[in-house]
Amino acid sequence: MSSAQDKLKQEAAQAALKFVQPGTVVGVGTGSTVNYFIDALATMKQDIEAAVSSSEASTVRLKQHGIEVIELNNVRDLPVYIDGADEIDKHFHMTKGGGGALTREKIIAAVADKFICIADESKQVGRLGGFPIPVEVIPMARSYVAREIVKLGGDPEWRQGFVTDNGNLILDVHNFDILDPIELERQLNNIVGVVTNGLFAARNADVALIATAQGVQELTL
Ligand SMILES: O=C[C@H](O)[C@H](O)[C@H](O)COP(=O)(O)O
Repeated sequence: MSSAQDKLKQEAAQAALKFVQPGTVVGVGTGSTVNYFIDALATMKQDIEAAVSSSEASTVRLKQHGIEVIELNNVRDLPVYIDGADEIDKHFHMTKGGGGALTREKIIAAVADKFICIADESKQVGRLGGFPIPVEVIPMARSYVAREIVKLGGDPEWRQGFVTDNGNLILDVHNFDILDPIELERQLNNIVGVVTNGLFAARNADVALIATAQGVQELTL
């Protein structure tokens, strides 16, 4: 354990196990907090049918634990999706995609009945936007999309040297004044060449498990 924050991430991840329904497929997110969840899920791998994964990195970790990973296209019922966040507000709107996995995460979140967000308390914010908003972009559209984002009031920065699992690029957008996350999510997705963006507002979380020094808070809207 490298830090107090890691300990909190691990506690939030452990608390998510109670939302895993035996005999079902589990949706698994991406990131350092989810890595702890995958490790915890391994303790009950005999009880679940399989997992669907939001990234190549999570798939590798799941398989290392002997957890079967199946294609989302073969899944009809997905009771829960468990994932971290870079920021979460009081409406459970989130910014995600610090690790670049936003698109696959958003697809699985759309399929799942319940989104369980696991995070340490540092991720709670009054208003989204302190963490830059990642935007996944088709490579040939990078400059055009960047110019359109400037018109919306953001400062895009190309995450150079990074390619998503889908073969695309990321623009991290700084300095958005986010009054209406659902509207900004929609506006960004309307730019031609954008695959999706890291605002998870139209589809927010259903439950937030926030780890604090005093224990894990289970919050619902
Ligand atoms: O692309 C990455 C994901 O959206 C992560 O869930 C997010 O960045 C939070 O990651 P971490 O748990 O490492 O802070």
